[in-house]
Order: sequence, then C-alpha cells, then structure tokens
Amino acid sequence: MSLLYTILSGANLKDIFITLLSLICLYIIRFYYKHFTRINPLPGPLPIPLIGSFEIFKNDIDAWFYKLNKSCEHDGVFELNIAGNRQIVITRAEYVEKFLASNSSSINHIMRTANNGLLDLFDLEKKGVGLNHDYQHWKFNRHIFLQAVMPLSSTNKPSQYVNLLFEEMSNYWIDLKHKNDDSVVIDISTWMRRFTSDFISLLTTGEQMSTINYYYRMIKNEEVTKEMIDSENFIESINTFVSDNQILFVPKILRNFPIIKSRVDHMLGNCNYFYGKLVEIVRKRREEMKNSDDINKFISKENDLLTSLIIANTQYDPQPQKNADPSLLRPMTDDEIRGVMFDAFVAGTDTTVNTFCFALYYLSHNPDVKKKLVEEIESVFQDDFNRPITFDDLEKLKYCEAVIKETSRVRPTVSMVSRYSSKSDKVAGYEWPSNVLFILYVRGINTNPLYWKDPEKFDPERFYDPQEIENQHKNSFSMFGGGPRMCLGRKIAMIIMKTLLALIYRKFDVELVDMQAPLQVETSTITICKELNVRLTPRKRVV
Ligand code: HEM
Repeated sequence: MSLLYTILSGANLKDIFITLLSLICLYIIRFYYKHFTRINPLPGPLPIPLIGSFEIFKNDIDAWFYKLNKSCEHDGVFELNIAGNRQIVITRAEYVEKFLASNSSSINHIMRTANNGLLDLFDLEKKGVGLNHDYQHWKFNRHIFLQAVMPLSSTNKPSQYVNLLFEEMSNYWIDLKHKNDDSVVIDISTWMRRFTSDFISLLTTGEQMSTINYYYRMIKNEEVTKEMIDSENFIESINTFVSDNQILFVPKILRNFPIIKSRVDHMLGNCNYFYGKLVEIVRKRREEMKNSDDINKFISKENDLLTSLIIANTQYDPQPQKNADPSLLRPMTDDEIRGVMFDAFVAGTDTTVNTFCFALYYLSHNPDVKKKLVEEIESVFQDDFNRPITFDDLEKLKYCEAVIKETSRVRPTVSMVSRYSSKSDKVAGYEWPSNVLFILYVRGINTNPLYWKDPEKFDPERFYDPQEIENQHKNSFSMFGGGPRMCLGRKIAMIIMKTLLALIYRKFDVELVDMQAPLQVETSTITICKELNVRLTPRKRVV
C-alpha cells in the first residue's frame, strides 16, 4: 500500500492517466487473445470485455437467445459471453442426455453455476437447493426437501388448498363485476401472483397469507390490516428476487461499479428482509411444537412442509430413513430450513403463475383447443359444477395436462437450465475441460423443427394422442429439467395448474381483452408474464 502511495504521490496526472490506459489496453488485448485462442470456438456474438454482450441489460434475454438460436441455424450448439463468463448453449435433444439423465452420467455436471459471482454475498452458496453450490449441503437439503414434499404430492391437500383459494378469489371477481355487465375485466397475472404466494404459504406453513384479500381491498379502496401489508411486502420481496436475480451472477470485480452497486445493495436489503421473515416463521413453529401438549399431532405424512422439515430425522419423523447415506440422517438447523423454505417460495410461485397465464393466452387464441378442454371438464364433472376438485378428478383430466405441457413446450417459463462441469467431458461432439458452463436452451429444443412438426403451432394433441406421444424424440421436451437436479415441485405444480385450469373454465368463460396484443413477457432467469388482461364471464349454469 505504502509503495503504491509513494509511486502515486510522485506521479503527475498525465502519468497516472497513461498508466491506467495502458492497463486497460493490456486487459483488452489479453481478453481478446484468450477469446480468439479459446478451445472449441463456436458461433456466437463477439463479446465485450467484462460485460460480454450488452443484451444482458435488456429485459428479455430469452428473446435474444431465441433469435441467436435461429441465426445459428439449429446447429445444436453456439456460445455466448455473459458478464465475462463463456457459456455453451445447447439446442439439440441428442446432446442433453448427459445432463438430464437419472444415471451416473450427469454426476459430472451437477452444479448449476460457476460460483464466481456473488452467491456467497447473498448467503446462497451453501443454502437451500436451487442455487446451492456445495455438493454435500445441496445433497442433504435436496434429500430432506424431497422427503417432505413428495408425500404431500400424493394427497388431496394441494388440491384442497387450490379449491379454497380459488373460491375466495373468484368471489372477489364476481363482486368486482360491473352492475350492468355480467363480466369483469382483470389482469389475471397480478391476481395469480398473489394466489400462488398464498398457496405456497399454505403448503409450506399450513397458514394462509392475505395477499389475495389485500389486492381485492386495494382495488375496492377498503382498509387493509397490518397483517395484509406484511403479506404483500413478503410477496413483493419474492418478486424482487425473481425479477432481478441475474445480479447474483455478476463477477465480484464489478460489485462496486456505480449502477451495479445500487442493484446489489437493493437486492441485499431485499434478501435480508426475506430471510429474516423466514427465520421468524421457523422459530415460531419450533416454539409452538415445543409448547404443544400433544406433540403426536405433528407426526403425520400430511404435514405442511415446515413441520416436516423440522421433524425430519428426529424421533418424531413419520418416515425414518434407515438405509440412507449417514450424512443425510441428521436434523436440519433453522438456517438450513430457512434456505429450503426460500427455495419453495422462489421456485414455486412465479413458475406456476406464468405457466398458467401462458396457458390462458394460448387457449384464447386456439378456440378448438379451448372447446375440447371445456368438454373434458364437463365430462368429468357432469352436472356438479360447484363441488371441490379432488386428486382423483385430476387423473381424468388428461387433455388438461396436455394443454399445460404444450404451453410449456411453446412458451416454457424456465427456458434455460444451466449446468457447470466439475470434470472434463465430451459434450455436443466436442471435448471440454472442467469448469465449463452449459446452458440447455429448453425453448430452443422444445421448438426445434428437427423434432416437432409445425413447432410454433399450439397443438396439445402432441401430448394427448398416444401415437404422437410414442413418436416423440427422446429429450425433445423438457418442462421440469431432469436428472439429479430435476424440479422438486413438479408434482405439486401439475396439481396446482390442472386444478386451477379446471376450476376457472368450469366457472367462467375466459377471453382476452385484446386479441391482437402480443404476450407481455420479460425473462431474467425465468420468463414472466407481465400483464394479461382477461374478461371473465360467469358461466350461466353456475350463477
Ligand atoms: C410450473 C411450475 C414449475 C416449473 C415449470 C418448474 C421448473 C423447474 C425447472 C426447469 C427446474 C430446474 C431443473 C433442472 O435443473 O434440471 C426446477 C428446479 C426446482 N424447482 Fe421447480 N418448477 C415449477 C414449480 C415448482 C414448485 C411448485 C416448487 C416447490 C414447491 C419447485 C421447486 C423447485 C426446486 C427446489 C428446484 C431446485 C432443484 C435442485 O436444484 O436440485 N418448483 N424447477
């Protein structure tokens, strides 16, 4: 330090300027030297030092990927540079087996990111599941999360919650309709964001937040309680995290650059608030359990996620694991539970909202598909259009499931899945060293004409007609990823979306307010439906 001071104090401004300029030039020369001598050069835009491509500052990264994918003519692999990191983008089904298989071939690519960004600053490097970069911690958290969530996925509970919340929400919609008009116009994406937050809250804690109620009261200009405001702030913090989480991957060296610093600081404040709330919830439940005079009531496979996480590997665990790896057999700490709860809220809310909104959009643009869906719903519920939808009903809603899958094919909410290699490996026909970031461009594969006829056409028969299902190319469709990092909430997500689609089309005629308007989307790590205005008209027989 003192040497630097001596040099600087003896130098004039011009010398400092020349030195700085020389250093920058050297850095640029080194950057491009490394770029042009890189291993396995692939087509892709020329990167800018430190930044990579300016497109990362745009709101819809997916639109950029989609365009690049087309211009690379479906060669199956191209490359990009984002924030100084080289990324190999895969768009062929044949090449993704290595990452998405459930066998040992995917073990070389188990991490999701390079971890040269700010994960540790946000205390995510060793926490939770989704962004966890520490193999042992990830394995433990994933094991316990899976153990807690899977039993719930085969009970009636998730459908019950959807029925309950839909009843509340649809009553508000009916109340909001104009007196002289039968219908109501709403931005369904805003309502559904609250719906899924209230749902995940019920699923994880057994307690409902009040965000649907808050939103209704805001529209009606009615008084809101402190509890409602707290719920709203809580979901606001989830939205902030989801919409700006690319900031976690900014290289450490850029952390204090002017615009980046304010975004990082804002996100830090947001995460601290979010973590604080979650820890509060965990501690409160522990306290309730400790003070309960009947601890046995907590020993159930139908527990909410939080209770299951607390009792996992304790004497109260209803499904003690005997043969598992010993490192997986300890109880979780409060901080670990907080990390997993964080994942449930972040990974479970926006993904589901957006897939649901996209389904409404495509159904409105495809009246024949909508007709077939409504016919299926009518055939399952016959004349009883008001009874709650059960887990058993969902089994019969096969076309409904095909609609959801087709929606995710043409417009996946998670359009990119990443993997970071820990060992050298052959991928997409090239030999790669370790520490390479691969992006499986799901939307590119899902709409690749090599595997799909008329790929842009919305046609749920692809997932309904047994012949079409039989002819599907392996790995040509992925909605929930695959292999050891496959989505942990996939079963619950399907339950929510099927129940919701059946409930809404059973009760309302759903139309887009503006059929000419394109989908309003924005992609950070997931594709978000920013707004979707629909007109809901109660179906005659149920009013
Ligand atoms: C339509 C709804 C959903 C979609 C499309 C979706 C999609 C995905 C995808 C593509 C991944 C990455 C998988 C991979 O890397 O191979 C993922 C991971 C994950 N999802 Fe979901 N998801 C949805 C709903 C949910 C829900 C409701 C939950 C929780 C209740 C959830 C929890 C998770 C978790 C914890 C991970 C991280 C797994 C890991 O890294 O090991 N997801 N999801």
